[in-house]
Amino acid sequence: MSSSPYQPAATLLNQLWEQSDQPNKKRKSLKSLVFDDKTGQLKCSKTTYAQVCHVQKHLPTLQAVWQKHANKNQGVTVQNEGLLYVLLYELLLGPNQSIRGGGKLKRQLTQQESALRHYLRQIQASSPGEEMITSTFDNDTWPRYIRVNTCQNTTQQVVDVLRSIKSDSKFTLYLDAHVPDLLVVPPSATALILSHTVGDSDADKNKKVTGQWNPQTSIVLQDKSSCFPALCLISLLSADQQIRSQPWELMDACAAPGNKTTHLAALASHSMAKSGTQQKTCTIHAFDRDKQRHALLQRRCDALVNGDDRVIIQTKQEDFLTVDPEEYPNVRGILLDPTCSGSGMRDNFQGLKHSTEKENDGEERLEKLSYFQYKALLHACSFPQVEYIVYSTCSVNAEENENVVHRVLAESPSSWHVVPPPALAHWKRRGQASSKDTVEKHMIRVDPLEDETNGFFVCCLARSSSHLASKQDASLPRKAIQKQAKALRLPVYTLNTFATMAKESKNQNMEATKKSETSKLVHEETTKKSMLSNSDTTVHRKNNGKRKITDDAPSSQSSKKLRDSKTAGVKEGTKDAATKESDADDKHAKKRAKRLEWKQRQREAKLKRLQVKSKK
Ligand SMILES: C[S@@+](CC[C@H](N)C(=O)[O-])C[C@H]1O[C@@H](n2cnc3c(N)ncnc32)[C@H](O)[C@@H]1O
Repeated sequence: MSSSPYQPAATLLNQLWEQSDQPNKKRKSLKSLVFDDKTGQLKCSKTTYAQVCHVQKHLPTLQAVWQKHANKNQGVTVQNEGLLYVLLYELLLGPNQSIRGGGKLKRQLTQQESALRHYLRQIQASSPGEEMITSTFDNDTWPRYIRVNTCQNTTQQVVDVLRSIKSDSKFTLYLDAHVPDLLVVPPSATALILSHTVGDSDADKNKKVTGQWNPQTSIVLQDKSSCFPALCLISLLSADQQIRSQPWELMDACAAPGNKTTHLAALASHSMAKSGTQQKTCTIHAFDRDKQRHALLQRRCDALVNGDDRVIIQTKQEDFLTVDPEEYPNVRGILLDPTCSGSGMRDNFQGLKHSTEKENDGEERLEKLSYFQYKALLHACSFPQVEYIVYSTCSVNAEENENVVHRVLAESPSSWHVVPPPALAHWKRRGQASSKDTVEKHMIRVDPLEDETNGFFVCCLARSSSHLASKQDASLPRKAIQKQAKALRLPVYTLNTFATMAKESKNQNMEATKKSETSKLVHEETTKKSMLSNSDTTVHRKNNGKRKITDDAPSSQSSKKLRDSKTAGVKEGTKDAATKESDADDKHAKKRAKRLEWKQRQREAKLKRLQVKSKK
């Protein structure tokens, strides 16, 4: 067993990767490997977790570097792949660009450091203007979204904590342009935030940070589009004058693991608080038919919402299709986020785009899924007092989205309508339709390639559309976000900010590398030039003031020897430089060698001419 300080991270990575060799086993995510299921606490050290996250993030680049190295060094094998990539990361990309501790692998890598760095530069230069190769498409520059759990703390308190982490590690913090209380950070910041405890950062030590910060309950790492359904449902209920003033009873039909249930709770609680009525509460019935997922839902609701007495969540392990609507006569709003193909999720989306096999395989599954979705939506429409239903999927297939809604509208006994969600009046991308003036203009679509969040679909249905203005004012939700941003002193995130920042910093790095390489070259040449001219010829100024040039190696034989050795020296020197750069075919080094040889010949020719002249 290796005693490397990087071994815990290596073991975790090996565990994670070994799962791909066991396709029949249920795969565990990194989070489920490092966080305790029950307590939600980190099972390894923060440093180990951060190391694993960094390696995962840069894995494709590190793999490309190692591949190049392996191609040059046939037969090089490494047993402990996890350790290899942790050490490679630390050496080439880590904050100190060095490996701590000892060990055989460390020695091997540090001996090859210049060659490995050369491969890294080649890989980075092969995609100018683009981020380094990343594990998913543009994954490296996609923003990460942090939803403040307003049941436990205010957004200001969380922003204060994140600011204190930020002042140590210099990442930028934004407010999302569409979802209130949703913060946006660069991808590199999430591991840092999740592992932060108050008192960790220098800023914490100097300034008292308010609030009960606990990364497991103060925030939820929830993708932006997945925040849309709860936001839409609450905005519809709040905009309805009849419902607004009453206690709310809501339902989350397919709730586990509970991201949308807990978001619904946070928004409902906020709305209750705003209404000013002390007695007003919100009850949420949350169902999931899967036993394990239901247990997780229960745990998360306990951890995230308990303590907020404006909301009560009642979870049940039950099949929503068998829930009797008559048993829930007071439910006014339903959030339905059923199982779907997940084709909008960034990884799946990329996979589907490149695999016709998967598409064919998926046809039958898609049919089954859309039938279940249709059944579930139709069932939701049958609850007697329900006024609003928000239907959502993280799929980009019309079969699971617009088509399901149309099928239900055609068969639903009451007069259900598609209505626009007030909270997303400023969201541009709408449902897919053949003509502009159809109900699809009220449906929300999210494009995973364009919107920097997972592909998604949301459709809001209302039993009666009479009290809803068909044309909504997009400036209202926009103004609300601007107001919150101003109060928190945060900029509002605009699309592609991180991608642009990454491009700029990469271009700057490339520029700096180019400059330093050019100055290194100039320095090498100047040194060689002066060495050569010092040993070849000496220029004397005699007392009589006449300029006389003498050869310090007069015999033609020894002169030839010297010349040979000098040429060899030049070649040797050039070869040294090339080895320094790498063992690879370094074009620049070859050019430089040729140039130096040519200069050497010119110098010798000149010397001969001068000797002849001086003899005369
Ligand atoms: C897309 S996930 C829901 C994600 C959840 N809304 C969230 O934001 O965390 C779909 C869930 O529906 C559950 N489910 C599937 N069929 C169901 C049914 N007939 N009744 C209740 N739950 C069901 C699955 O177990 C799964 O947990």
